[in-house]
Amino acid sequence: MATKWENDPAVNNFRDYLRFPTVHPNINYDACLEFLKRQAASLGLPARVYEPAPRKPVLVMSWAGTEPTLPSILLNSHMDVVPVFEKSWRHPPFAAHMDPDGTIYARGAQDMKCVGAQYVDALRKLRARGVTLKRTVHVSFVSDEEIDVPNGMSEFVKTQEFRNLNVGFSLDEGMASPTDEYLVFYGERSVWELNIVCTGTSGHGSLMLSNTAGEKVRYMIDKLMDLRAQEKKKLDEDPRLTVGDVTTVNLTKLTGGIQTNVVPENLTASFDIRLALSVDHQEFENMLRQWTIEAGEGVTLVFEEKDPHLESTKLDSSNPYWTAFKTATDRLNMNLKTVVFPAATDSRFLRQLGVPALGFSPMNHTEVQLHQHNESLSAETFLRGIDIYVDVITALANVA
Ligand SMILES: N[C@@H](Cc1ccccc1)C(=O)O
Ligand SMILES: CCCCCC(=O)O
Ligand SMILES: [Zn+2]
Ligand SMILES: [Zn+2]
Repeated sequence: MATKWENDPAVNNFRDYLRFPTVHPNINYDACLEFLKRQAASLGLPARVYEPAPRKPVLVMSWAGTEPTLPSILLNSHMDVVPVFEKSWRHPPFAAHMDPDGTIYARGAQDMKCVGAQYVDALRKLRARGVTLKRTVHVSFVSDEEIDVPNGMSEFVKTQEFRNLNVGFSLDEGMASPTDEYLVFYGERSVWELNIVCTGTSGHGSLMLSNTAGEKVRYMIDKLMDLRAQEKKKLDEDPRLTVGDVTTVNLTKLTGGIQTNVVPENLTASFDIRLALSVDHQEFENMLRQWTIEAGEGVTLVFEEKDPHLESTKLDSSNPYWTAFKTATDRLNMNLKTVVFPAATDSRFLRQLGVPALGFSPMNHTEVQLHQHNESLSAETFLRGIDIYVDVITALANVA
């Protein structure tokens, strides 16, 4: 039975976008990029595809402003989505099935193909009205956000092509909210993806050898997990705190060893550490290094990612983009909740350059389902989000 959204062009664009299986691992973005080029063409906008690193494409659609020398507005989203456990889905995760009540089921429905599609159809509405905007608006679609750096954005921000965009402010993903409030992320914790490599004496598993990798990795794991317990205690004991306010440590990989009766020459424990904004990075690193000395010789820290301390985006009158954003959402009677985001998004690469960035996905009264089975979004919420972006983008692009 057709729903009232069955023939809505914006909903159909969204569902078409969801059907491209840009799912890890080993994503081929080609067909998705062709779709986005067609979207740009339908807006009458130029689209350029950059490849800041092999197989890490970035597509940028650009709408020149009337004052093109002003710093531009970047509307970013990632094209990639996390893997699925197909058997646990009530509809195929890349079919973009829509229920009679308008619920659209697909991987990426919330994280974050909705946002990329909403940007496009917000611009479509603005251009159809003959609107002109002061500042140039770039709509970027990046790759591999969901996997460890290097990813599309981390490499793109290093290029001259990115610098040529002259970005003054950026919007990227936020998260759904089950309440009436819309979440707005103004900061993120620093990502430290850490491998602790412990080397030691190798030999027969029946002996009591000294200086083994096992004793050292145990020491390091104990120290990191004791730290985790302290931070968890802080969180559990203070109801005002959210997980984004403390430092989280998770043991995520244990690797090494070749055979159960052979004492290995190395063992590695990998940790996903997210440093709270209040942490002094030098002191934290000194503490880690002190622990490696206490654990014994041959213990090294190998960072897959080690973000610097990130300046949060100012939420006061010193930031005219925030004033514009808040004025637009106030006018729409939107109830905002500003938070430090517990996870990481590509906004971190803009903030590292000193570019103010907000994480915002216009989904309230929506259960948080990112990375979960049966990820979904209602057509009504999707369409409402387009109208929110129409006002927000206008306000941002007309900041004097
Ligand atoms: N969104 C991802 C980004 C990321 C991927 C891989 C490593 C670190 C960060 C996260 O917060 O986890
Ligand atoms: C909504 C943001 C989630 C964290 C970044 C990601 O998983 O893409
Ligand atoms: Zn994600
Ligand atoms: Zn995401």
